[in-house]
Amino acid sequence: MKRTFSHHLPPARAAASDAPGTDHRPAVPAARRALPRTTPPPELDYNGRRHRRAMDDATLREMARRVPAALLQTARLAWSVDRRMVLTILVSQLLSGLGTAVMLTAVARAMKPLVAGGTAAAKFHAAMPALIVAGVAMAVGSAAWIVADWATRRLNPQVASAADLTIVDLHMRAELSAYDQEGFKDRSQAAEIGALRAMDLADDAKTLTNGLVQLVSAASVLTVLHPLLLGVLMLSVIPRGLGGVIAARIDYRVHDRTLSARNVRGMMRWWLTTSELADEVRANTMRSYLYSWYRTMCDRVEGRELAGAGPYLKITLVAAALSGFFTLGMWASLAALVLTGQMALAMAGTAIVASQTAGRALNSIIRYGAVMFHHGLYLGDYHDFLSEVRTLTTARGTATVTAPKEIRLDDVAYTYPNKTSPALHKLSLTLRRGEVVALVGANGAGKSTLVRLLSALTLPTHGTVSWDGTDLAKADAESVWRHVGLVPQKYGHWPLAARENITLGQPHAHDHHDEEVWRAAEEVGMAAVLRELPDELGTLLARSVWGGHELSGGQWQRLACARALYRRPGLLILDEPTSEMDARGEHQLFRSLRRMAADRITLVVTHRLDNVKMADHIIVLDDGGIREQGTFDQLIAQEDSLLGELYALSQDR
Ligand SMILES: Nc1ncnc2c1ncn2[C@@H]1O[C@H](COP(=O)(O)OP(=O)(O)OP(=O)(O)O)[C@@H](O)[C@H]1O
Repeated sequence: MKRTFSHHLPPARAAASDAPGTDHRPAVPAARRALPRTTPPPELDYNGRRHRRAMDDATLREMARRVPAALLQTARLAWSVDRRMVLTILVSQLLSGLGTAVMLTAVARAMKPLVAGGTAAAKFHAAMPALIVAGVAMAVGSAAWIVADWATRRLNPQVASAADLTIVDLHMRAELSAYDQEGFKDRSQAAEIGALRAMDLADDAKTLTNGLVQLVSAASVLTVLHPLLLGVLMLSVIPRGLGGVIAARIDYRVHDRTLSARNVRGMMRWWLTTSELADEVRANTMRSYLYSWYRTMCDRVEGRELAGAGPYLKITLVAAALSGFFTLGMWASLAALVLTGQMALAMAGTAIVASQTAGRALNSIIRYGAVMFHHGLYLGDYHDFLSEVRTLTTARGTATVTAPKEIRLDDVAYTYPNKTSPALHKLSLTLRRGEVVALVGANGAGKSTLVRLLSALTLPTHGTVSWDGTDLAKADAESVWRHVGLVPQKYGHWPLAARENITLGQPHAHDHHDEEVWRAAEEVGMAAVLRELPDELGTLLARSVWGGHELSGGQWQRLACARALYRRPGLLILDEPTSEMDARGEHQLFRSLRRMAADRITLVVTHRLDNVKMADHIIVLDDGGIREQGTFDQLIAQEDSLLGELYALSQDR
C-alpha cells in the first residue's frame, strides 16, 4: 500500500514548510516527518463488517458449504454472457483431469519395466508405449489447460462488463427516493465491489475447479495404487490447507479493516489532486490540514496491514512445518511398504508423482476456495443490491403523455424517505402553457423538491400531480421526461464535445449544419465563445482529462441552459439558472425565455428577485407550503408580503 501512494506525496520542501513543529532539513523524507497536530479523521466503519464476521466463521466446513454456491453464481453469470466459453472451460477442465489420470496410470505402467532387471535398451523399449501414452496425456492435459485459460480470458472482460453495465443501468433507472434509503450508498458500494471482483471471478473459479479435477484424478490413481497412500497424502496436505484458510482469514480481515479507510482516502485523493479544487486548497491554506488528514489515513491502512504480517508469517510457518512433517511421514510409509514387500518400487515412484500432483491441486483448492468464498460474499451483495434496486426503478405505469397544456398539483405532500416531517405539505396549484412562473422562497423552503414533483423526478407521498389529467404516478416516466428540459442546481460539466454538451439527451434531432445547436447557443449568448474554440462545436470540453478545452463557471452554466432550450420542451425548468452568469448572459437568457414562452410552461427558480419581475406569475414558498402567489406588482403591494420583505432586503445595500 505504502508503495502505491508514496509517489503522490507533495515535494519535501513544501510539506516541511507547511507542517508546524517540523524541522526544515530536506534529508528527512516528507512521508516520514511529524504531522502537524490536528483533529484526526474519524474512524469509519464500512458495511464490510458483515463480511468480516463471515470471514471469522470461515472454517473448512463453512467454506465447503459456501464455495459451491459462489461457483454456481459465477457459472450463472458467465452462462448469461457467453455459453460457448463456459462449455469450453468445462470440457477443457474435464480433459485436463482425464489427462492427469491417464498420465499417472501410464507412468505407473512405465515404471515397472524401468525398475525391473535387463539392459537399459530393453527396459526403455518395454516402457516406451506407456511413456508415449504418458507424454500424449500430459500434452492433452496441458493443451486443455491452455484452452481453458484462453476461454477464461475471453469470459473475464465479458463478465466484468455485464456486471458493471447492470449496476450502472440500474442506478440510472432507480427512483430518486432510492438514493435516500438508509444505507443505500453502502449497499451500492458493496455491490460495486462485487461487480469489480467479477473481473477475476471466472479465472478464480477456473483455477479452483481445475484443482478439484486434478485432485480427484490424482487421488483416484493413488487409491488404486494403495488405499493407505491416500490417507497419508491427506495428512500431509491438510495442515497446509488449514494454514491456508487461517492465512486467508487474516488477509481478508486486514482487507475489511482497511476498506473504509481506503475508500475515504481514495475519495479524498481525488479532491486533493484535482485541478477543480486546487484554487480553494491553496488560497485558503487548507493544504497542511488536508495533507495530514490524508497521511493519517495512509498510516492507518499501513498500520493495519503491517499488524497482519506477523500472524500471517507464524501461521504459514507452522502449517508448512506440519505439512513437511507429514510429507516425511508419507515418504517413510512408502519406504516401509517397499521394504516390507507390500509395494513394488515402481508403484512407490508413481505414488510420489501422484502425491505431488495432488498436493499442488489441494493447495490451489484451499487458496482459491478462500478467494471464491470471499468473492461469494461480495457477489451476494451484488445480487442483493440488484434485487433491491429492481423493485425501486421508475417503472411506474404505462400511460403516455404529451407536452402539457396544464399541470395540476392537488393536495400534494412530499416527505423524504429518511425524514419524518414533510418537505412540502398540502400544496395545490395549476401551471398553464404560455406562462412564465417564478418560484421564490428561502433556502430549504422546498423549491427544488417542488421542481422534482412537477417533472415526475419524484412522486408525491400524498396527493396527485397530473399533466392534462394524467396522474404522473401512472405514467411512463420516460414519456414524461421526453417533454421536460431541466437545468438543475447541480448540472454536469460533461467531458464531451461542445456539440454533445448541448444535444445530450436529444441527439436524434442533430442536423448536418448544427443549426439548432447554434440557435440554442445564441439563446444563451454562448455562440461567440463556441466559435472561438479550436474546433468550434467539435471541441472537447475536458481539459483535465484529454487535453481538451476548459470553460469558465458562467460559460458552463450557459451551456447547461442551452442544453435545456435545445430540447424545446413542453415544460422548461431552470433552478437558479443565472447564479454564475454575468449581467449580459442573464439578460440574454431571460429575453430568450420570454420569446419562447408561448409554446411551453416555463418555471424559473431564483433568489435574484429582480429577475422575477419578468414572470407572469410568482409563487412564494415558505416552509414547504405556498405562502403567497400573484404578479410582482400584486405581491409587492400586499401587506406582510414575504416577497416584499425579501425584495426590500435585496435592494438594501
Ligand atoms: N435528499 C434529501 N433527503 C432529505 N431531505 C432533503 C433532501 N433534499 C432536500 N431535503 C430537505 O427538504 C427541504 C427542502 O429542500 P429543497 O432542496 O427543496 O429546498 P430549496 O427551497 O430548493 O432550497 P435552496 O434555496 O437552498 O435550494 C430542506 O429542509 C432540505 O433539508
